[in-house]
Amino acid sequence: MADSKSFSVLARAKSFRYAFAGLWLMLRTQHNAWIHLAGTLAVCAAGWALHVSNADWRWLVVAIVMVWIAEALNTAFEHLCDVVSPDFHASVKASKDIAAGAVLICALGAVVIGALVFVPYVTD
Ligand SMILES: Nc1ncnc2c1ncn2[C@@H]1O[C@H](COP(=O)(O)OP(=O)(O)OP(=O)(O)O)[C@@H](O)[C@H]1O
Repeated sequence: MADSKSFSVLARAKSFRYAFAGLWLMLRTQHNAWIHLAGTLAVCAAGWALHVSNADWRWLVVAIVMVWIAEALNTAFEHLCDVVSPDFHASVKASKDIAAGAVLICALGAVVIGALVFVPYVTD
């Protein structure tokens, strides 16, 4: 809740704990997150094995992070939708499907970035 409480290191530490708890919940419950984790580890291993340059690592980090952000927001959105409308609702379906589409866009973009980065290292 937004208010004008004074700054507290303890409160900030709690915020981090809540954020990590959210990520841990996503990792435990979302099968898509397992795929993202496998992809993340594979990309990092390939980047390390192929001695990818710092400039190219930047692109790989952007690709990895954008997919995780999309998945996290999609998961949060799904939870919210399930509270707002546990029963079938056409708008909930549209909302969930569009949010899932956002993850797909990021994942496809990440694949393109990965190809643009890795192909020259494999072919040259
Ligand atoms: N309350 C609801 N009302 C309408 N449609 C819903 C509702 N809940 C889910 N759906 C729709 O049902 C379909 C399947 O949803 P579900 O969340 O089970 O699949 P999913 O996207 O594969 O989920 P997950 O990523 O958790 O495996 C999707 O099209 C989703 O939009």
